[in-house]
Amino acid sequence: MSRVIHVAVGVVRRSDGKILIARRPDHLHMGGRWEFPGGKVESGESVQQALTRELLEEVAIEVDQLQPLVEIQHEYAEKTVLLDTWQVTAFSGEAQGREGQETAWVAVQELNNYQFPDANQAIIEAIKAVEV
Ligand SMILES: Nc1nc2c([nH]c(=O)n2[C@H]2C[C@H](O)[C@@H](COP(=O)(O)OP(=O)(O)OP(=O)(O)O)O2)c(=O)[nH]1
Ligand SMILES: [Mg+2]
Repeated sequence: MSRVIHVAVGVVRRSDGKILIARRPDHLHMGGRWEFPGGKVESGESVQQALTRELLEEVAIEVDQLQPLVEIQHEYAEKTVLLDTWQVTAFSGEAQGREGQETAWVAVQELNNYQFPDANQAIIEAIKAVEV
């Protein structure tokens, strides 16, 4: 029916095991909920390029190394997204919400205390399943 929106999503893991999350601005789709930073893949871009660009733009993280984690396709009432999710295994920079978003570093076991978009439950399961 409708086209699928390809979204590059980053699971940034710090050396202490905590993961970076950010709160989506209120005016956006799923506004107010927490997310793993990322955004839409633009035409002509690879998903890795998109993720590298989005993490720098949104949270000032410079990606050095990526590896694929999971792909989740989810139909919201408004749109269908493909969350192409990657682990950021090496990075530099201090995370900050460059678009005014709140950010937090959260232990894997505590991710369930935050409200994410519905599609993210499958990402959280994949994070828990990964050997660190
Ligand atoms: N980045 C991100 N998007 C998510 C997550 N979970 C989830 O359902 N989404 C959805 C919400 C949006 O519909 C879509 C991502 O779009 P976005 O708003 O981040 O895209 P973008 O950064 O390119 O934003 P814009 O330039 O279009 O404003 O994917 C998540 O964990 N991270
Ligand atoms: Mg985004």
